[in-house]
Amino acid sequence: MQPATSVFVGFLLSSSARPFVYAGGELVCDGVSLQKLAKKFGTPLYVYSAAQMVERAGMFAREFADVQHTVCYAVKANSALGVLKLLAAQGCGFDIVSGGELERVIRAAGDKRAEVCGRVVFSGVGKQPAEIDLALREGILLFNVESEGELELVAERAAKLKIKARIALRVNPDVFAETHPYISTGLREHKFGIDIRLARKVYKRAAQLKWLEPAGVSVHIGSQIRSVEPFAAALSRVVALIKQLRADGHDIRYADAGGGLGIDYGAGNFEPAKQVAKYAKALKGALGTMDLHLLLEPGRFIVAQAGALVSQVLFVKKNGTKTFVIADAAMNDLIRPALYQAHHEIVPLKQTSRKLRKVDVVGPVCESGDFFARDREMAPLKRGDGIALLDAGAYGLSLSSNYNTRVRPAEVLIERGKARLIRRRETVEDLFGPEMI
Ligand SMILES: Cc1ncc(COP(=O)(O)O)c(C=O)c1O
Ligand SMILES: N[C@@H](CCCC[NH3+])C(=O)O
Repeated sequence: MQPATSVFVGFLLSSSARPFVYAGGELVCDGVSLQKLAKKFGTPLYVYSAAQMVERAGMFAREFADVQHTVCYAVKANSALGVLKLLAAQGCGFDIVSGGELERVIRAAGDKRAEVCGRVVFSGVGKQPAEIDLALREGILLFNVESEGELELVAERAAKLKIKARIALRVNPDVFAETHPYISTGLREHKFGIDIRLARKVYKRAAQLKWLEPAGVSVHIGSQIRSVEPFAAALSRVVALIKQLRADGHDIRYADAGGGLGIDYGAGNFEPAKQVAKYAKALKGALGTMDLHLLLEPGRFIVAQAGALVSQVLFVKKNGTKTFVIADAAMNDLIRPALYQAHHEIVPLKQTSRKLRKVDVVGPVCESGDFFARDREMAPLKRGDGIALLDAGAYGLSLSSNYNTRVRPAEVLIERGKARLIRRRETVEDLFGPEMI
């Protein structure tokens, strides 16, 4: 068996996809020791590389530079204000799915509120009047309308406020894309979007509603999709529909291709820049010569690999033939393994050359589903050792909970070699805030 050192170093350094590498035997993020951060801020702790997020957003900007486009980062992937602020400064717009997410964008935008909100698209199947009103008042770019009922509601709110609503219908293209069934959205059996075969009829209705301005068509087929062909297939259907809609007299200027581009959570040699180049080529092929403003809604691809969840080993115990490493992080902090059986690489904060052993890495929550890894070969760990769960920058804290009345971790952003606390650890007092006896 290869010594652990070369396994870990080999894997971390062979992949240019992660900002976490060993230097002088310690795991660092952009030059900052994770062990030191763990000491200073406590664990569990989310650590993000600002440089990598900026680099990833830049890949989209570069590859789509020859077409009119806006990158509307999907806020749900990582909604930390510090992250939104960083991406707003890169010129990103935002894809939101709730009034709460819009409030976050507003806070992050500061004095650029009008400009940034003008780059917001609002997706989601269950928009409510107050959320629609807020979005209308902030002058967002597009409502991605997901049902006929919602179309009528947006028209009603727009008429009431006397603010015109630019809309796109989110169509369901009935395109299959290989991913976990919970995060696949582009088939007719899913709750998302309006059947593409009914779209012309719904646009006709939209055009009759005085306070609506049908301006785009949107699509989103799912998340963590590794091959680019399904994105091209879906966008081709959207483009074909736009041709028909234009012939019907609608002034459609925006094609929203959604998000969903996947990353490699494994130890493979993943080249993100090449992947975005492939994706751009496929989407531009589908657009053809159409004069359209392309909207993109990447979430995970921009933030996932920039983040790690740092944790500390509380105990190592044996039950029968199994060895359990009990970490201080749990499924409430990072639910992806429990919810989607998702794989996250786990590495020690201190490099070691000790022999690998098979263990389960679990958290303290009272559910057998509270695991991060099962039967994983890892260098031996003991109480007090630090570990990092990699690729945790997307759908980590944003999908966390207070289950078992556990407080959520702090978040730290590394910028130009300096660590900045962008969210403090919750206290139990924070959790009692809304509760009444
Ligand atoms: C409408 C919409 N846009 C964008 C995204 C972002 O997806 P991802 O993080 O996979 O890029 C999602 C989530 O799947 C979504 O539902
Ligand atoms: N939460 C999912 C992605 C969901 C995308 C939501 N539109 C994940 O962690 O992979």
